[in-house]
Parts: sequence; C-alpha cells; structure tokens
Amino acid sequence: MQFARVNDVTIHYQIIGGPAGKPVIVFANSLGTDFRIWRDVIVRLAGDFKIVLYDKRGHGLSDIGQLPYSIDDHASDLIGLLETLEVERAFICGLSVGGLIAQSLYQQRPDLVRGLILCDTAHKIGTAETWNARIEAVENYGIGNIVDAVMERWFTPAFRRPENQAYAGYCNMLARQPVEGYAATCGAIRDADFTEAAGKIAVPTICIVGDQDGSTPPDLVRHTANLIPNARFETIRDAGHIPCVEQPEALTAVIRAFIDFALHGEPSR
Ligand SMILES: O=C(O)CC1=CCC(=O)O1
Repeated sequence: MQFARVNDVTIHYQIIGGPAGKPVIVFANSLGTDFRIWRDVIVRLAGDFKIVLYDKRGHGLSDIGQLPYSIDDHASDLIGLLETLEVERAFICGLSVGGLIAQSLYQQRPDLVRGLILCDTAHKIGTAETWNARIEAVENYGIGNIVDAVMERWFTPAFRRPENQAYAGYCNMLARQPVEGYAATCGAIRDADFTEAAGKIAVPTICIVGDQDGSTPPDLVRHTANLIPNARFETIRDAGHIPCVEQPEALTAVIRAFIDFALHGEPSR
C-alpha cells in the first residue's frame, strides 16, 4: 500500500506498471467508492500504460481532512499527488465526481493534462435540493439507509441480483465510506458548475456513459460532450453509472481507442 501526504491529508494511492515512456492514465473514483472499482479495467490496461489510482479525501483509506470540501480542494489533492509522484502529463479518467475533479484539475493545471476521459459525469450534476436532501439523510440516518436507492442508479437490474456477490460487495463499499467524507463530497458536487469552463477545454476529450445510468443519464452526458470543443461521445451498453464494474471490457476498449486517437490521430470511429 502506498500513502502520500498532500494538503495536510494522507492520500492512499497505487501505481501500476510504469514501463519507461508509457503514457500515464490517472483514475479518479465516484462518490462513495474507492479505487478498487477500476480493477477490471486496470488488469486490461496494465503493461501498456502507467496507471495511477487514488482514494479522494473522505473515501477509502485516505484521510477525511478538513470540512467542508470543494471540487477544487479535491482537484488540488490530485495535483499535489501527481507532483509528489513526478507525473508531468497524464490522461485523467474521472468517473462521476471524479469527472468533476478532472475538469477542475484541467482548469487549474492544464499543463498536467494530456486528455480527459469523462465517464458518467457532466458539467453539472444534480441540483442543490437533491444534494441537500442526501446530505441530511446520511447525516441523520447513515449511509446504509440510502444504499438501495443509490444502487438502482449505479447498476442495472441484471447486476443487482441478490445472488451476485459483487453486488453485495459494492453495497458494502458504499455503506462503509465515512459519513463526513461522503456528505462533504455531496456538498462539493452540489456547488460545482463547469458549464462555462467546458467550452474552454482544449485537449482531446471523450464523454462516456452507461446506457442505463440513473445518476448522469445519457442525454446529460451527451449535452456535456456538446459543450466541449471536439469532444467524442460514447455509450456503453448494459451498464448503469459504473461501467468500469459492470462492463469493464467494453469500457476498456473505448478508453484504448480514445487514447490511440489522442496520441496518434487515428480517424474518428
Ligand atoms: O451516488 C450517486 O447518485 C451517483 C453519483 C453522483 C455523483 C457521483 O460521484 O456518484
């Protein structure tokens, strides 16, 4: 296990691969998850890329840190981690709030970004009302109380079968995140709006979404792609909000094709 001290917060991270000269991909997780969600994508990419995984503050094995949070705070942690690891330029693949973090990181430090892989995310996610209601629910009754409702947005009915042990495991992952970090990240999402900034993105970008995503539905993600100059848009079939868990093979293929295009200018598919 690897840990770094960034912005007075201990951040849990992992580096995989790292053959000299290979492009770097940094993965940023969604709300209520830790970096294990990327496992089935990583095993397909390792060897061809240097991969950086990390748990954002308030999640996984990272510290909770000082409350409240903004998305810029989360991005500043990731910038600090990349500086510590001497990563000069990377593809940033962010899922959901991880995609907001990627957009903030690009705003703050475009020099670090080779391309953006925005997965099941948007320029703005949800409304103040829905986020405030969620914060109140978890602060009063705990995260366990919202697991069933959240799972309906994360995963398709085919994945949510009671006999699916992976489903049981992801319910545990969500329920076991610290309430303070979860609620503070809900507040950060509530307050983030990259509508204006999206039009200024000038690196290769792809927006990807599960066709049954109940949190950032395909129409919203397509709208985000339309705001970003020359952004690609791809749908992953038979996936909800977390295609890296439900359809890792299809997601990996899309990520590979995009990086090929970004690096070598392959023709659009
Ligand atoms: O928990 C959800 O509803 C899904 C989600 C929204 C932002 C995020 O990171 O995950």
